[in-house]
Amino acid sequence: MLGIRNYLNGRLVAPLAGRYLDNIDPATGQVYGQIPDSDASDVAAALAAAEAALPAWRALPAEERGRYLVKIADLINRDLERLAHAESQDNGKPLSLARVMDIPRAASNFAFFGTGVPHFASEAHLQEGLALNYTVRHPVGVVGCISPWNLPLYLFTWKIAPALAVGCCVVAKPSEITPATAYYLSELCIEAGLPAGVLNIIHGTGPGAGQAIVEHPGIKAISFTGGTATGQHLARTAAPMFKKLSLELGGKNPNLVFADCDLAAAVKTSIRSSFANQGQICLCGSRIFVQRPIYEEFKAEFLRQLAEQKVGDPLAEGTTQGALVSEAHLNKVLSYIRLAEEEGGTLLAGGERVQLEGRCAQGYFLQPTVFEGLGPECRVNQEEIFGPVVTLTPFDTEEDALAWANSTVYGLSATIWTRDLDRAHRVAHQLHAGVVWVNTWLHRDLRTPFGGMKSSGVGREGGLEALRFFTEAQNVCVKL
Ligand SMILES: NC(=O)C1=CN([C@@H]2O[C@H](COP(=O)(O)OP(=O)(O)OC[C@H]3O[C@@H](n4cnc5c(N)ncnc54)[C@H](O)[C@@H]3O)[C@@H](O)[C@H]2O)C=CC1
Ligand SMILES: O=C(O)/C=C/C=C(\O)C(=O)O
Repeated sequence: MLGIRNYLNGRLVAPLAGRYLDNIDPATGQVYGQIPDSDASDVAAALAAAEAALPAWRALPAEERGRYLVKIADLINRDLERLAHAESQDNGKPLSLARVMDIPRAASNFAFFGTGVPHFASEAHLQEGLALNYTVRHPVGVVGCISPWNLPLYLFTWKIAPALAVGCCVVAKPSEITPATAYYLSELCIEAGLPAGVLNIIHGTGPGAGQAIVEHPGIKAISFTGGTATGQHLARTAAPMFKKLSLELGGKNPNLVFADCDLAAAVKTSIRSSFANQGQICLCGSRIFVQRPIYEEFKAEFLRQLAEQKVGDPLAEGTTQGALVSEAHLNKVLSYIRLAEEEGGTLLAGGERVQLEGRCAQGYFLQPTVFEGLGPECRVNQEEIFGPVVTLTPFDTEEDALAWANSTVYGLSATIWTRDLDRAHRVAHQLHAGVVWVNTWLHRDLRTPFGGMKSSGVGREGGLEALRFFTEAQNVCVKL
């Protein structure tokens, strides 16, 4: 049994109240570990440790803080295989995906901000003969980082790394559904010699440990990724305390396929953007709009390639679709499949839970699912399902495609498939989406601003945006 402990003031410790939660392997449905069910007392202890560590950490030269981060990145890379295995077991994702995506990206997050922070320069504004203004960016203090279960170490480190880089100390909480790699990260931070209290990782539920982080007046900023409803709740709690908030929330992303596109590339990537990580990435393109002249051809090839997807044991070679993260989530996704049928959709593929044999007989597996015949306004095309379920819809004009693409409350990402560069720019600029990909998907450059419009979030992460978020800008005006 994996016995997870909190990382508090540089040590691995039991939760103060001694309460634990079960950790379940979604591929087997079996409990395989225990995680601390921490509460406000653990958060208060973490806050005290972080506040004590803050003066020395923020006083270090950026290069020195960066060296700690690069060391942690090296250790993640060293342990790639162990971490990938842990991520796959905790989340249900294919081991092959965790190996090439989750864990390498977690290492890149630390390396990127560790090597980047020395280049984070202040601005100066000279008013000739009158005054020199310069900007100092102070770390905001102790911050909270709260992350979800879909890309556990990838998103946890995406928040922690920039916060540490600029000199903040951190109280962080990974999802209680996928805590394992965050626990291994605490071991690596100890091995890297990260000073005690600089990073504290408190495990527990959202309403328990998570809420305590958000409510604590000592936490000056919160970076959160998760569901939109949770984000709204966080904002309501934190706003009266004027905390800085960065919220990366849900998506219902359109995938616009124009008739002049490279069809082979569009289909191949659309399979990935629909079903990667069992569709449990906020950037997945769950609404596929295809221009009518190529609709039937796209559909036939999409369904042919879909049939090659292999739902199976996440640890097995050749598996492309692992388990959904939990039984509750599987049931939520299944309820949307039933809803799609009630709303009059035609099931083109999938739609059923998959019963595997052997060690995965009790796992939470689902066939990748495709519907057509659902209007853009129906609930299945409006609400975030966050699973391997997509709809196909034909369109005639660019105007229709844009109107339907923009018709949800979300505005996270969008993908455009076209060979017409004018159209690509024109459509991209009219999409209500924080990230637009043209002829590609999930192509990431960590320097770019990342985040959503409308109900998909507040603020941007990535590059300088993240470094700015975790700092307080101060203007100093010197009379000349
Ligand atoms: N946009 C995204 O990346 C994600 C979206 N979701 C969506 O949200 C739905 C619900 O999934 P959940 O696992 O329940 O996500 P969630 O939004 O509840 O969980 C995300 C994180 O927030 C924490 N949390 C929950 N309540 C909190 C509170 N009151 N205060 C502080 N922290 C809190 C959780 O413990 C977890 O660490 C999913 O079905 C999916 O549609 C879920 C995960 C990621
Ligand atoms: O930063 C990225 O590359 C991906 C981010 C993905 C999410 O925020 C998500 O799926 O929740």
